[in-house]
Order: sequence, then C-alpha cells, then structure tokens
Amino acid sequence: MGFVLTYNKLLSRSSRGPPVLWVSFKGAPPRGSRTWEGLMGGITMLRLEFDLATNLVGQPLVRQQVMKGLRGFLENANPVKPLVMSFHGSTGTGKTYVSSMLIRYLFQSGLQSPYVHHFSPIVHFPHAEHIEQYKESLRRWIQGNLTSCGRSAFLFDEMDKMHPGLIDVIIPFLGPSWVVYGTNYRKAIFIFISNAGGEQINNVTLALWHARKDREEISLQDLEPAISKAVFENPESGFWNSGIINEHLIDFVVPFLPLKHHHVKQCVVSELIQQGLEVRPDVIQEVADSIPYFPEEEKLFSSTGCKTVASRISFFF
Ligand SMILES: Nc1ncnc2c1ncn2[C@@H]1O[C@H](COP(=O)(O)OP(=O)(O)OP(=O)(O)O)[C@@H](O)[C@H]1O
Repeated sequence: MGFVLTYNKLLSRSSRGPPVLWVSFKGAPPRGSRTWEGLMGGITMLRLEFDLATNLVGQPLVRQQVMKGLRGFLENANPVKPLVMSFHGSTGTGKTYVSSMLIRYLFQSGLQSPYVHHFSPIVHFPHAEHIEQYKESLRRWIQGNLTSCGRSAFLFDEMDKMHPGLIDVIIPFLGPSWVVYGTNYRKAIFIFISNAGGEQINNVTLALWHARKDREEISLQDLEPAISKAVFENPESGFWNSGIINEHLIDFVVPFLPLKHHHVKQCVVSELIQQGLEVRPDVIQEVADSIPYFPEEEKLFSSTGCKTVASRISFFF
C-alpha cells in the first residue's frame, strides 16, 4: 500500500493562525519524504490545502494550481529548478491573500521572516531612469539572500507596473542550472503578482457564462491564451519581451476568476467572524449589495472582488 496522509478532523482554528488538524498516515512514505522533514512538509501541505478549501472562495483553479506546484516542489528533496508561479487577476480576487497564506505555511514568521522578500515597483523601483541601478541592487539582493538561505521566497507585487527589462536580471536564478555565482538556488520560490490579464480573465469568464459553462468547469486551457496575450505581449507589462517568458521559466500561471455576489457574501461572513462581530444576514446582504457589479446589464461579477468588504462593514453595522 502506498503512503496515505489524510486529515481526520479540525482540532482548532483561530481567525489569524493556520488551522490545527488531526492527521493520520498509513503505509510507507514515498521516496524523498522518508524524513521527519518530509513528513512535516506533507502535513503542512494538508493544512494549507484545508485552509484554501475552507477560506478561499470561488477560486478552484487557484487551489488546484498552487497545490500542484507546491506539492511537486516541496516533496522533492532536490528540485530541478526553483518554483516560479505567476498570479493574475483583477482587483480583490485574492492574489495577495493567497500569497500571504502560502508564506505563512512555509515560513514560521510568515511575511516577517527574514527569508521572505517582498518587492513592489512603486516602493522599490519608482524611477525609470534608475533602472540600471535597480537591476544591480536586485541581482545582489537575490544572490546574497540565496547564499544565506537557499529556501528563500521572493514576491514581486504589481508586475504590471514594473519597468520592462528590470525583471530579466533575475533570469539566472530561475533556470535549471546547478549553481549561479557559487550558490545553489534551486530551492527558492518566486511569486509574481499582477492585475495584468485580469480584464481578459473576466472577459473569458463572462463569455463562458453566456455559453452556459459553469464557473467551476473553467479550465486553465480556457484562460491561458488570453492571459499570455495580455501579459506577455503587452509593451506596458513588466514581462514584455522578457526572457522569463521566452525561456519558459514560469512553472505555474495561476488565474484568479472574478467573484460573484454569493462569493462576496462569503467574504462578508469571514470578515464579520474575524472582526468578532455578529454574523447578521441583513448586514451580509447589504454589504454584498453595496458593491458594484459588472457587466452593466447582468451585474454578475464584483468589480472590486472582496477588496472593500472589510471597510464597508462598519457602514452597515
Ligand atoms: N477569493 C477570496 N476568498 C476569500 N477572501 C478573499 C478572496 N479574494 C479577496 N478576499 C478578501 O479580500 C481582501 C483583499 O484581497 P487581496 O488583497 O488578496 O486582493 P488582490 O487580488 O491582491 O487585489 P489587488 O490586485 O488590488 O492587489 C483579502 O484580504 C481577503 O480578505
């Protein structure tokens, strides 16, 4: 019998921390996970999967892609290359939420960990005329940090606002070579986050809805061509003409679908619980109704996802 790790029940949950699960396992662990570290990695993945399944609303493809990427990567003691994922979707659909959740499971102090590095073009690379300087600092930063910890994570937010050309400086760290500048960097994780492609994902989702295809049936193949066109062939995009694309260095493209009214209601419930407020049906309805929806005629999808839910609650309580 193969190794089977299952979660039996949820033992406790706090609104901030990861859930505590009771897990059991049968059979011999698979190759590469015969160690305590491998087993703990398996349990961490189960807890993350559970958290995604219970708290991330309306994003089946995200769950599927993220778990596939992380499992394959973490179960392998000697990955052939760093894990590179690119998150795409319109505002408030959960890109930052999911990336923070992953980081929380992978690093004990989450985003505060010294091994997690977060870049935002507006904060770190604001001036186009300094691009050469930024390239050098970014290369040195990544190299230096991978030298001190090969299992570092690098998050690049708002890739659509990154100056084209800048990101290519990290190409040597993303490929399958053994070492770069004397460092084995193949255990690192890179996550790119961007709104680019969001409009196209929304259009495809809408067109498929008109064609009576259920949201849950949408596949990656339905969305990938539109995302590629919008993100990688757009001169405004940080990925424009990028070697990262031409050399196929992104392992997982992760599309975030637009959220519907009932998803927004679920976000309101989570937020009420998180804020320690009573879960009142009238508040849930009013907050969800107060958000703008598109397209104009059918009002199917939230224009701001769940982004403004937290701030709206106080207006209706
Ligand atoms: N799919 C979702 N499931 C559960 N909660 C969500 C989801 N999407 C968004 N939220 C809630 O809305 C908040 C804002 O979402 P988030 O910051 O992840 O959006 P984003 O996609 O990163 O938006 P932006 O592109 O504007 O940065 C999250 O902190 C979370 O509480």
